[in-house]
Amino acid sequence: MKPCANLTFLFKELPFLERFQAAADAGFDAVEILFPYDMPAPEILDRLQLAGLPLALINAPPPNYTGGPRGFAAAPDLTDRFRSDFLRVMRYAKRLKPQHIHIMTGDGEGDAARDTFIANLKWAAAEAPDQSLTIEPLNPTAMPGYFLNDYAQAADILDAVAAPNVGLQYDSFHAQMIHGDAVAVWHDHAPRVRHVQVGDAPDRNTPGNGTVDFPALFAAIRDSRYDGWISGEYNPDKDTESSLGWMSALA
Ligand SMILES: O=C(O)C(=O)[C@@H](O)CO
Ligand SMILES: [Mg+2]
Repeated sequence: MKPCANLTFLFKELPFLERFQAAADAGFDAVEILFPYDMPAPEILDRLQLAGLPLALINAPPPNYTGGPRGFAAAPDLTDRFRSDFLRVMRYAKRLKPQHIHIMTGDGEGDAARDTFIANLKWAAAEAPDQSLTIEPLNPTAMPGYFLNDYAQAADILDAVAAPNVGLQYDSFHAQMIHGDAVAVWHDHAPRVRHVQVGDAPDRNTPGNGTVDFPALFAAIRDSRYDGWISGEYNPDKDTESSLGWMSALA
């Protein structure tokens, strides 16, 4: 199991560009960045190369996302917007080569949103056949109104899309908040998972300081032979360094 650091959440004690080397020094083998678009791609590439780290994941809402809607992939009236933004994200991705791109749905509900999301995912999967794309249910307490908010719903959508390069992004914090048992969610959906993020519940804090059963979760992940990244995506209770005890369970 390979540890990854989400640099939007971890090492926030440091200026953004210094977080890459800090992650490498702490023993991470990759990093992910939720919204890299405020920074020139060459600067990020430089830091990745200096630290010797691959980029595991970026998000695909609009590149100019600054606290606005969290994506448009399920917005029936904004298909053109989603598609032009996706092409801009892919131009960025060409430089940074993220292993996965997380496609965010934005707010919505009902059949029209579902149909739009499926059509947009099929389009994106065909447009970028060599790029792994992920979808991630976000819990309604943290993200009220967000369309994709349940793992069974995500499984249904992945079945309908049926594209080899579209899979599930599992997040222990959201899984626990949505379904009450992050380990059971893992057992139900493990074969679909392409990328894992860990944080505890209910406060998205340091793994081990909340209600998620991490020993059971890491054992289940190990048993399932998942060979992707396990990314720390949480707010450390104190400083980042003292929050990294969970990494030893991956060795
Ligand atoms: O909120 C999460 O959990 C994520 O993984 C993000 O990608 C959403 O911004
Ligand atoms: Mg997440």
